[in-house]
Amino acid sequence: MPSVADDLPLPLYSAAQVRELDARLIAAGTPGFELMQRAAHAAWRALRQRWPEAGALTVLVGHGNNAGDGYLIAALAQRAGWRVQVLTLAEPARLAGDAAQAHAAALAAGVAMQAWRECAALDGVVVDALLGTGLSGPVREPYAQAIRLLNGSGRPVLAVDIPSGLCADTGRELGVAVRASLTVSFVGLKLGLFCGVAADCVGELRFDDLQAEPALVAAQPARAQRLAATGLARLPARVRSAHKGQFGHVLVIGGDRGFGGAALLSAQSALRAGAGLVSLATRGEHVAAALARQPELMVQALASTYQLPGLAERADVLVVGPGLGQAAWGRSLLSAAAASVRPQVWDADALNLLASGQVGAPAELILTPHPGEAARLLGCTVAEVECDRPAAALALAARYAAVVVLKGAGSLVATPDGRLALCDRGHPAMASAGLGDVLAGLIGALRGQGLPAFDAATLGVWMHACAGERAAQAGRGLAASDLIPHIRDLLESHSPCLA
Ligand SMILES: NC(=O)C1=CN([C@@H]2O[C@H](COP(=O)(O)OP(=O)(O)OC[C@H]3O[C@@H](n4cnc5c(N)ncnc54)[C@H](O)[C@@H]3O)[C@@H](O)[C@H]2O)[C@@H](O)CC1
Ligand SMILES: [K+]
Repeated sequence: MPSVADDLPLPLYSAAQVRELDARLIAAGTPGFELMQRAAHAAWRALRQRWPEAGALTVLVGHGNNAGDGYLIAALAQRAGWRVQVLTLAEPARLAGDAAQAHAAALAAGVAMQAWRECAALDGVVVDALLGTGLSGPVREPYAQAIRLLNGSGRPVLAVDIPSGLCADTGRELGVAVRASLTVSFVGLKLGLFCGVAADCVGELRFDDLQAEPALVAAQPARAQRLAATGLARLPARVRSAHKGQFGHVLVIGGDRGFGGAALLSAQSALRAGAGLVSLATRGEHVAAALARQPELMVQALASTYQLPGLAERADVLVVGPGLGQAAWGRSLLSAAAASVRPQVWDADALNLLASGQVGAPAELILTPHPGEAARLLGCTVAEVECDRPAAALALAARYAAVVVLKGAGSLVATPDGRLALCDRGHPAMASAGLGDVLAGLIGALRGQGLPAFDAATLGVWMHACAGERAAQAGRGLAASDLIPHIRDLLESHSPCLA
C-alpha cells in the first residue's frame, strides 16, 4: 500500500463524487481558481518538505485543471528562485477557464515553457500534472509515451492529485500510469489511490482539504470508508466474573489429508483473538499433532458428517474451509455446515465448493475470498476482479447475500446493501501461505464475541493487516503463525480486556 499517514480522512470517493464536491465548494462561494491556488500551495509545500534542496523543477502538463495546478506550482517555484521548466503535452491554446488563468499566471511569473518532445531533458524534481480525475479511457499519445519516459527516468516525481494514468475509481492502470514518489491529493481522497496498482504508483500519500467547509464535505456521499483504529468496533471490556461461555465457541472445520495445518492455524488464531472455546473438527490423522501444538483446542476426528450437526449445535460460530479440500470428505462437511443456522465464515475450499454450485449458502455468512476465489464465485477472470476490486466485492456481497472480504493489497469489506470499507494497512511479506487461515479464525472469534458480521470482518481485516506489518518487520520469510502473538497484543491495545 502507499505509505499512508494516520491523519488521512476516512471517506474515499469516486472521481464523480470528488467533482460533485468541487462543484459544491464553488457553489458555496469559493471560486474554482481559488481552489486551484490552494491546491498548488499544498503541493508546493509538500514538494519543498520532501526535496528542500532540489532547486529545480520540471512540470509536465496536459490541458485540464490538473494542468492548471501544475502551472501554478511552476509559478510558485519560479518566484522562490528555483530553475523551472514547463513541458506542455497539449497546445496551451486548448486551455480554458481556471487552467487558462493558471497558464497566464505562470507566464506572468516568467516560467519557461516548451512543447514536450521525446528528447526533452527532465531537470530536478518532476511534477506530474498531466491527467487528474478527468482521465477517461486508456491514456492516449503523446501522454502515454511521456509517462513511460518519466517512469524510466529515475527522477523523483510528485503527482498532482493522482498519478496520471491511474483510474481514480478503481486504481487500475489505464494503459500506463506514473510511478510517483509522492502524491498530494486534494479535497477528497479517491478510492483509486488505494486499489489495484495504486500501491505501486502513489508513493507517499499526502492530503490537503483545500480548506473545504467540513459540513459541505460531510454532506457529500462517499463510495467507501478507509478503515482506521478509531472507526472500528470495539469488544467490550470483560467483567471480573466473566466465564468462557460468554465469549463464543468457535468451531473450525477443515484440514483434509495434507492440509491439517490450515485448519490448525485458524483454530489457534481464534483462540488468541479471545474466543472462549475453540473446537477443531478435522481428519483423525491430524488430531494428535494439533493437540500437541495447542492443547487448549477441543480437537474432534471427523470421519463422516454425522457428528457435525451436534458439534455445530454446541458452537456459536463456524469457520469452514481452511484445508477442507474439494473431495467427498470436504464436500459433505460443507453441506452439513451449510444446514446449520449458526453464523459462519467461509474461506478457501468452502468458497471453491460454493462457486461450483455443489452447496448453498447458510443464513448468515462472511466470505473471505482472494481474487482467484472471487473470480470463481463471480464466474469471471481474475483480471476482471482485479481491474475493479470495489465492484467485484460489492457484486459478491449482493450475489451471496453475505459480508465479503476481498483479500489482497487494499483488502475490501463489502455488504449486500452496498457498504464498502477498505484496509490500507498490510505488507508485501504477507503474500505467504496460511495468512488467510489466520484471518478466517480471527474473524470467527470476533463474531463469536458478539460483534455483528460487518464489524467482525472489518476489525478482523484491520488487526490482521497490522499484525502482518509487525511480523513483517524482519522482511521476507514471514510464517502465518508469526502473526498470532501480534493479534493478541493489538487486540489488547484496541479493546482492553479490563476496563
Ligand atoms: N475546481 C476544481 O474542480 C478543482 C480541480 N482540481 C484539479 O483538477 C483536476 C480535474 O480536472 P479536469 O476535470 O479538468 O480533468 P484533468 O485535468 O484530469 O484532465 C482532463 C483532460 O484530459 C484529457 N483526457 C481525458 N482522458 C484522457 C486520456 N485517456 N488520454 C489523454 N487525455 C485525456 C481530456 O481531454 C480532458 O481535457 C483534479 O484532478 C485536480 O488536479 C484542483 O485544482 C482543485 C480544484
Ligand atoms: K496527475
